[in-house]
Amino acid sequence: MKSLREDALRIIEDSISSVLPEKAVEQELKKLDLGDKIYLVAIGKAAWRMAKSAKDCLKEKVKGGVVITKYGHSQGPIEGLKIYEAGHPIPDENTISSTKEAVELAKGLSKDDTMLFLVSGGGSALFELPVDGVSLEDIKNVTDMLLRCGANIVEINAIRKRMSRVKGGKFALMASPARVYSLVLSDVLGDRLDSIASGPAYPDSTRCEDVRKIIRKYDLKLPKHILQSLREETPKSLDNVETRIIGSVSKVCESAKNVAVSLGYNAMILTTTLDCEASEAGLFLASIAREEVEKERPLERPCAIILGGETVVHVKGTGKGGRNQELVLSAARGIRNYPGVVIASVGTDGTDGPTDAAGGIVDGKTAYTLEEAGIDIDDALNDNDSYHALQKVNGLIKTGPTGTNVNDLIFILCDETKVREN
Ligand SMILES: Nc1ncnc2c1ncn2[C@@H]1O[C@H](COP(=O)(O)OP(=O)(O)O)[C@@H](O)[C@H]1O
Ligand SMILES: O=C(O)[C@@H](CO)OP(=O)(O)O
Ligand SMILES: [Mg+2]
Repeated sequence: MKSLREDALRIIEDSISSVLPEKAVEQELKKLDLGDKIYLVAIGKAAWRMAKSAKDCLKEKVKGGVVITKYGHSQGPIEGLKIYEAGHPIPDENTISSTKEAVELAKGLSKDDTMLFLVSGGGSALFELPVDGVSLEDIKNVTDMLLRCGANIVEINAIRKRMSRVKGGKFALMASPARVYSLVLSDVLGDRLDSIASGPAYPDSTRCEDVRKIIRKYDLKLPKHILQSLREETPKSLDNVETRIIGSVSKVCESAKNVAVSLGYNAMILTTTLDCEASEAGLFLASIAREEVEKERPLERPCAIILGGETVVHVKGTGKGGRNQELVLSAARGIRNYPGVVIASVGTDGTDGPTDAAGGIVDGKTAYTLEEAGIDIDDALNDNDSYHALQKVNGLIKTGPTGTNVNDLIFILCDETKVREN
């Protein structure tokens, strides 16, 4: 064991490394016979790494392909593949132009061809061609509204699928009669295949009536022509697709547990489906940490309590931040003056909200130090300004784009410091 902070950063670094997609893609491809006329389409934040691994594995069997990832997420050319970067979480012109390339490729396939479709989270913004009557501007506006309203990703994508010509199974139909093998890195809790990147090659389980409920639940004010597009039902079965999940939040949590144990902590995974409001989750985690210090449960210290998930934020303020930063800032209130506690939360993709941080880390001193600096945590949370608050107390974690994407890793570390300081 080193300091709690050093150990926390080590756990984050090592467990994210364990979910980089290369090995998983290679292992899966070794099991499959995809023939020798393979066309590759890769979408999402992990698209580049997934495509590179597939190309290294399948070599000249890959006859062409398109890779679409977020700005800053590609790592150079891959022989025989076209590599594009585009806007995320809001799509842009490059989203549309590169998706058109993938659509052209899919439509040109015959029954002797195979499409290898590599899917990772972020695909909803990066892979998009709107249905007739809906413009890119419409998609941008609706996406922005959905991301701010506090809806979860299943709800958000139920709406996005219907405004799109490629989401909700429709891309797989374009590739028919070719076979489609889809390898999916999951960043949706419960691994819902129709929700990950809005399931371009998976039958949609959501229905138009679900969409109507979502609109009512979040009181979404949508223009008439958008409402019209949302009445169109999506494909409910596809007969040319096989799908495998090659990684998810469970793996990063298992890994974090193993690293913590190797560093000398007793460790447990509490949940892999944390999905409540970020600031509520922060308070809940702080109460667990206090129980550790005061009552030595649920584990004997030193201990690591690990959670995976994806919290949500109702963005009401004008500040800068992300769900992981908001979670830890909120937690800082509840572990004030508990010197033997650290709470950390990161997006495994390396980006938390529209910021350059992957997440945040706080300890028993954070609340006090912020007060000294004249920052009120409640005010910062109300303005969704977790980034600037954490910046003041060395509480931001920056990894840069990691090239993977399996939701968020959240954990508490407690050492054996017995008492609370006053
Ligand atoms: N100032 C803010 N504070 C907290 N969360 C924010 C803020 N601005 C945007 N967000 C949240 O960030 C989310 C997008 O962040 P991102 O980390 O890119 O998500 P994902 O990794 O799921 O793609 C939006 O859904 C929105 O709720
Ligand atoms: O693309 C998407 O629909 C989501 C879920 O897969 O990913 P992200 O939250 O990273 O945008
Ligand atoms: Mg997400």
